[in-house]
Amino acid sequence: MAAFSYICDSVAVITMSNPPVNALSSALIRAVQKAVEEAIGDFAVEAIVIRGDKGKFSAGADIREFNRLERGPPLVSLIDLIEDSKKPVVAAIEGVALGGGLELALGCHYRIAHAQAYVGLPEVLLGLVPAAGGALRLPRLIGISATLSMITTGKYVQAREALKLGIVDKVVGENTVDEAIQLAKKVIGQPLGSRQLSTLPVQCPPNVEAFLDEAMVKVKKQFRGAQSPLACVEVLRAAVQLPYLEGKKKERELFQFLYTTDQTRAQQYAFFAEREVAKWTLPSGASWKTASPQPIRTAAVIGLGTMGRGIVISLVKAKIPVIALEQDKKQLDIGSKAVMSLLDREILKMEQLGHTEATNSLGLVQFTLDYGKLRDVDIVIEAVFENMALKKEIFRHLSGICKPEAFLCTNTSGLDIDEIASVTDRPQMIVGTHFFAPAHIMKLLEVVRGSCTSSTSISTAMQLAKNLGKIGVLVGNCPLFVGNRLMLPYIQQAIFLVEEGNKVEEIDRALEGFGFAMGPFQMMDLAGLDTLWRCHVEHGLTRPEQSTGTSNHCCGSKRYSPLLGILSEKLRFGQKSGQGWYKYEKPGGRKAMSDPWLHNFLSEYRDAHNFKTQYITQEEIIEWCLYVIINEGFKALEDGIASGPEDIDVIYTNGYGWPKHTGGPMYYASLVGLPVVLTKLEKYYEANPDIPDLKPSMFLKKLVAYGNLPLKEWQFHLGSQNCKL
Ligand SMILES: CC/C=C\CC(=O)SCCNC(=O)CCNC(=O)[C@H](O)C(C)(C)COP(=O)(O)OP(=O)(O)OC[C@H]1O[C@@H](n2cnc3c(N)ncnc32)[C@H](O)[C@@H]1OP(=O)(O)O
Repeated sequence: MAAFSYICDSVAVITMSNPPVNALSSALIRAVQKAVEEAIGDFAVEAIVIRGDKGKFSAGADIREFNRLERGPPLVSLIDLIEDSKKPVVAAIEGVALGGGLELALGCHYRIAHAQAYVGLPEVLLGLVPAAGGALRLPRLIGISATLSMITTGKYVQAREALKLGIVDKVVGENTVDEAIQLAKKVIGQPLGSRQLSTLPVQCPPNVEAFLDEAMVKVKKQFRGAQSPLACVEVLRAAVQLPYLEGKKKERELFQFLYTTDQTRAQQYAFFAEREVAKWTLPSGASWKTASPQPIRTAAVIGLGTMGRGIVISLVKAKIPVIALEQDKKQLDIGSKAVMSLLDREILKMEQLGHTEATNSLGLVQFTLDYGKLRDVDIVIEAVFENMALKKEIFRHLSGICKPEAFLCTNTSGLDIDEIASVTDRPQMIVGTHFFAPAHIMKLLEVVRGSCTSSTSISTAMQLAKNLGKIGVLVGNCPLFVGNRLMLPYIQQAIFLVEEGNKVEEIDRALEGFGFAMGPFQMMDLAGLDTLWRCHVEHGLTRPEQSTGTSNHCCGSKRYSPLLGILSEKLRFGQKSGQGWYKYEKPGGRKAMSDPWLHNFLSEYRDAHNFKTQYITQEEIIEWCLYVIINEGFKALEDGIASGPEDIDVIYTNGYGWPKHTGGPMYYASLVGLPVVLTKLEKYYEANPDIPDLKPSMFLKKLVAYGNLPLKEWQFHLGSQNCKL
């Protein structure tokens, strides 16, 4: 780890080096500070360039140091030293300048970026605010509005957009450091006043206070329950209202407050969990190191429904040519039109970000009815609707057509991979690739391993996830896999609560208050009640003959609700039909409105079936609905279907809208305390022995018997004997 320098024509070049991303650890900050002081004091030096080693400027503060007690020299004083330098300092930004990395670059007098580089202040994604002057200098450079959008979302901005916004002075296609040296030489001796951002006035829109008030309301709604986006608005208010030095104090105060919260710890956990799950290992020891992913140069997608369309766009965005296949001309026409319109929108977005080559994507997709065209593709992703017989017919067919090296993937949301593999000539090359809708936007990909799936197939699917910009999480093959397996008890529990007299709107409000983007009933309306019902039928989770609602609400000894089926039969499919658990302004409408018809219907339904009314509080709604997810999570760990709690958390925070500021269901359980979760489940199960989802998992009981163990230690007690990956 070093910040070393060389002098090139009176310009000192300081290189920050801390592999792999030049995170600003205490040691690196100290080293850069020393190098800058030396350069400032050296008569032979007239200007300074700061760059990062190995093509990356810096990914910001070293997050691994956040939880350590010893704290190094503050980044703030290094940045102030740079800004106060009488010799011009130029940042040569390659790769990334994020968080403290961008703040350091903002302390420099000039910034040059490579075209492929991106910059951002993602502290909010770690539950923090920028606290090394970033939230004070950036609005002085690009204005309050653009800064607000960057710091409340933590979004990364590509170099060309950064140039448009005014964050960087120049974008170059190559030789970034040489260009920075040339610029540094050119500006030697020029006044630096206008380049010292902390001395400039903040660029405000008219009526800035009202603008910030409105921003606060919007942010509260958008990031339900998360503290750091609100603190970002507060820090901007300080930038507007206070002189720079006082603003700095406020920035520090807000940072220090957030630094001690559970939310920041949860978000840091989520950050590392996402990286951990990407390093998959099989019980055999196979991993990236031993199983090389095979190149995917061409792909095919079968089925152009909602999922298929999104998968095609994902592949095209990753520059992989795709053949999209449908079963008949009518479906092909509908599907191809939908894909092209989605693609047009994506291209427009990319062009706005300066990607002039984006239109070339149009040539990457080809539509066909002819299976013969799939002969030479490297991978096929089947995305037809959830029906085992249909999927088996397709895979049997593919087996006879595709080249022997082709991987055959199914986008099932929970059907048996082994059964699908059994009809093919290559069970070792069959993988479950469970995308989440909309597939070109959602980050999660569940990669499902069947009992015959080879490590090379896993490695290839996990690499594909990376290439598509997604997080691949490896899971075992069981009904509904991990994500939907945990979702099912959640949905059922929410419906049971409605049967007991609680309002759909109240349940949604409670879970949105917890931080979900939408509650379970709005989520069901979005997914389609008919789709969910079909999925229940396909997985043998229903008693269709009793879906008219005349049953006694039991399936064997288990409680069972026919409501999903009844509403589907009444053509209340959700958003798409304009009515479901809510009503909408029109079919396809998105604004959910309370529906008096539903309230009357439910009241008659409760009377007809003698449901006892049991109103519960918002806190209890959260417990009833979330503890069944957590309990099922422990059961999935016990069954060896998920490798560890991190995998479940990454699936939930990236695929199911679980709020990242609580870390995910398993992390949240550890935060609440396992003994508390167990006691509540025992109490609820005792009162409802016909709901087996409430019966505490053996693994949860085992962990509680050892005391309130931190999540990192759970794995040790799980052992590896059960692992089904
Ligand atoms: C006063 C406080 C001042 C400032 C506050 C801050 O700066 S907070 C930090 C803000 N920065 C970030 O949030 C950046 C987070 N990192 C990323 O977005 C990505 O890692 C990045 C840099 C875009 C690289 O992505 P890539 O997909 O190429 O690699 P990967 O994410 O797998 O990361 C590689 C390894 O680097 C580790 N790492 C990344 N960033 C940091 C960091 N800031 N501190 C410490 N370590 C970091 C990451 O964990 C990976 O490690 P590995 O052991 O290989 O899993």
